[in-house]
Amino acid sequence: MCNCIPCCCFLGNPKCYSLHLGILPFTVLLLVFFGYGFLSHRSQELRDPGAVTSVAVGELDVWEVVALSRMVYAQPKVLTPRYVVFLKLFLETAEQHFMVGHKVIYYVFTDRPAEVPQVPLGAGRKLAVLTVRNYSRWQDVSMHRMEMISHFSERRFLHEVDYLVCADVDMKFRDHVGVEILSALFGTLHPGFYRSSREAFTYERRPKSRAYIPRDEGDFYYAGGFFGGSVVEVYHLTKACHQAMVEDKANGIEAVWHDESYLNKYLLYHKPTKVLSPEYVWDQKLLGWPSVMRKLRYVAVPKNHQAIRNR
Ligand SMILES: CC(=O)N[C@H]1[C@@H](OP(=O)(O)OP(=O)(O)OC[C@H]2O[C@@H](n3ccc(=O)[nH]c3=O)[C@H](O)[C@@H]2O)O[C@H](CO)[C@H](O)[C@@H]1O
Ligand SMILES: [Mn+2]
Repeated sequence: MCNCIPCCCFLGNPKCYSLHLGILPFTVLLLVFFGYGFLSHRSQELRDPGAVTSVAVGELDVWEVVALSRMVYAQPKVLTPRYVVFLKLFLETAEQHFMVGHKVIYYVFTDRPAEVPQVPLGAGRKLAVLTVRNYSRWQDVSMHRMEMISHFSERRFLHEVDYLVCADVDMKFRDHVGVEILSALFGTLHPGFYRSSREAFTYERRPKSRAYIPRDEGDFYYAGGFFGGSVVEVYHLTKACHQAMVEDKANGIEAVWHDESYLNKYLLYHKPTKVLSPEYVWDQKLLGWPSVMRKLRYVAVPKNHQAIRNR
């Protein structure tokens, strides 16, 4: 599998107004819903690897759905989703809504640099393509974003920008996302769980995993697809998450929601200084537009799995 493009937005602080956005190899998954309705859908969209396009999920409880999801994952991956197709819209809409008026660098992580589209950028904004290796499993692509971000933070981002905003690439901006999100360390409420009790959060529940969170702990369920903060804070976060993944792998376990599970574990014990509402990670196709949401700012782009895979 190749052709990944998770995005990270790396943003400069209000002082120097430089902002950056990067994209990792492969994207992160992002789906959001309520109760098991959300999970059911999530299991369908799940990891579009391969030939599976939909799975009928009836009246199952959360854990049954998770189990089903794993069965879906286990099916042969015949085709390869090519997340680079999401990049153009991501960049175009970021130019319209993301940190407008500020300096921004879009860091795009990809194994296919030649396919990065030419998108006109405003004054003070630029794109940097960072070529990275690919992984055959989509889960590895998503998870290794943590490693890539920590790696480049240490060698490059720390010297170039003040803030990093890390984002999935299969999304678009549809309303204002500006400096109001900036803080030393911020996370975003996952749209599928912002009204759920902590017991219902899909944290990793197996004690053997480094992402384990007991049922009587937890503040929020954070989305894997939009987090950030100062470069040094994001460096610590991504490095810790990557190390936890490496340890889990050595112990033969992988957290249930991959990088998102490790992110949630980290943010439980390293409290974010700002928590964004689900306006900053939404999926209108799945969740509609509840009146409590004033604006939908950063939203999922419906995936045509078949088209992506056959490209
Ligand atoms: C919005 C949101 O909270 N999304 C999270 C959710 O994923 P999603 O279901 O949104 O997963 P996804 O398919 O978007 O994959 C995650 C990201 O990895 C990259 N990618 C992935 C596969 C691939 O073949 N090529 C590629 O480039 C790409 O940037 C993509 O956006 O759960 C994932 C872990 O399970 C990650 O935590 C995602 O951040
Ligand atoms: Mn996604």
